[in-house]
Amino acid sequence: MHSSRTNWPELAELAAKPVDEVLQAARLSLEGKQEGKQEGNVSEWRRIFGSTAPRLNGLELSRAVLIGVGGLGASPREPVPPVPPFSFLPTLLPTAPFLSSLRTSKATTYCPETFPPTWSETRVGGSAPTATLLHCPSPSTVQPLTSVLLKSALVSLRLQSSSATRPTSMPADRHVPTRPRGPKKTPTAVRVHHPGPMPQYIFADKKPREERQFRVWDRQMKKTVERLEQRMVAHYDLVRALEGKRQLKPRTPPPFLDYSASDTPLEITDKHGYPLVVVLPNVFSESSADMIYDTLKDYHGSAGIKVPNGGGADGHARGAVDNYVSEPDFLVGVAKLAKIWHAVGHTHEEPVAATTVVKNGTSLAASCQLFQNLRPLSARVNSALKHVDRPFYDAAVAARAAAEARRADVRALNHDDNLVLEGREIMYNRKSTLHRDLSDHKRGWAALKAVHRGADYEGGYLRIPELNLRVRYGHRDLVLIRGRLLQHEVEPWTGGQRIAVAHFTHSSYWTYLNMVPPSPTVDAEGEDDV
Ligand SMILES: O=C(O)CCC(=O)C(=O)O
Ligand SMILES: [Fe+2]
Repeated sequence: MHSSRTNWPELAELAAKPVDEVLQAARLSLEGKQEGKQEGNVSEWRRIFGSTAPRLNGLELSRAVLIGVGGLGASPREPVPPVPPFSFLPTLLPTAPFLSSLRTSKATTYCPETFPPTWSETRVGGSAPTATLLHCPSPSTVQPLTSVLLKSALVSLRLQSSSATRPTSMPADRHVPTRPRGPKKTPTAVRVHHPGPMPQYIFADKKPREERQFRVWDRQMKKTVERLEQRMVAHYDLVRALEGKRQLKPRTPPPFLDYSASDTPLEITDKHGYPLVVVLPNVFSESSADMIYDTLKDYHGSAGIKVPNGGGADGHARGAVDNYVSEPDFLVGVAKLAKIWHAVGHTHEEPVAATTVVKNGTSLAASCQLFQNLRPLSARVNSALKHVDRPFYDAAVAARAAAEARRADVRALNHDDNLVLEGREIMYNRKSTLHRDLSDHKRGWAALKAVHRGADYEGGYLRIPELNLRVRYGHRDLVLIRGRLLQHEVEPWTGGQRIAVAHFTHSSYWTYLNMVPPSPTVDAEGEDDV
């Protein structure tokens, strides 16, 4: 009966469905409601719940999962609503008595605005959770919410009948009549959906396909690198820079090199021909870059990425420019994902995985999944380093092996992470003002990738004032830069969110391993490599 107006599927039906289908049903239901009144939702919920709760009779619940879609009182101007998602439970209690056994104090997580969402999971019921509320704020198709707390729909109540092996922590409802006695039935297992913290990687368990794909990309990268056109910046001397000497003032003002509109792969060199910046345009397909964007976005919610308070200890490098473009719904924050990381000022201590990775179990799970999901990006970064600077690449591979030989945690974290460098940092809508990457090794490279979505996106070029240079740095591009030596900044952008990933290698990593990357100026005199 309850389904007559909303086309709401039967509870049992829902419980057996994969969550994506449940969501689809929810969306349809939501869209239906859009046309009508919004305030009707609470009574709608009551109605749905009132009619489904009796069906729980006879089931001893060991775990119930409530899935809620939609508003938690969020207005688009407050990207993270501070509203405990369980506030609506009292509304439901009269119709669903068993819910009263849930404690509703713990409501900690939140997921971003995507729809279908990355679920965040909030547990109630103390250490032995009796229920899980999966929630996400209103999808963009749903009108901005103002005050109605419970805006859309409870979409499913997923049940797991208790089994002998798993005692219930939920008291059985006294008012519930026992199951009618009849011929013995084999109990059917009801699947409970445990939301993964991150969606699975496309090539997971498809190693041969992945290898083939990566080989293709590597060949393409090699070709792109072979096509690099050199542009010399006659006043810049890498030898002096590596020696820590100041650059000499150019006699005449250097020309402005604006390659922001150029499709040509470029190698910007110093006066001797040593590469300083390498611009690799269009090395990602649109869809490949989209996937990177999506997984980074998912990660933000799954790992609970936040703006670091106070800019972090590494106040001179990436953490220093923590200034964000904050528009409604824009993600903000920085994720530090180094597997070997010395906090600034602690270079004599044993390094550990960076805070974002090991903050808690959830962030560890999300980070490991991200390492796997980013394999296509890391494969391109590896290829770019390999073909642009083979000695450095080889040293990075050797360093990775040395770090693994020394540390079991590095072996574990590297298991699904193919990046040859030890770290990356992800910046969500962060303005990058003029800086050098002060923790990075001066002989190394930073591999910069920015992704964004939407046709209106404009700007976000990379600017290197010392070279009077401006290059493209967009969705399909990859840029290598000697970020420790050259100051750089990202120009303002408009038209959507921008997520950047800086792949780096810190000097403390090499010190820890007793290794040094090869000098970029050792093979002087224009020796042709490969
Ligand atoms: O925001 C960006 O894309 C620049 C990143 C960068 O330069 C850095 O993280 O060091
Ligand atoms: Fe940088």
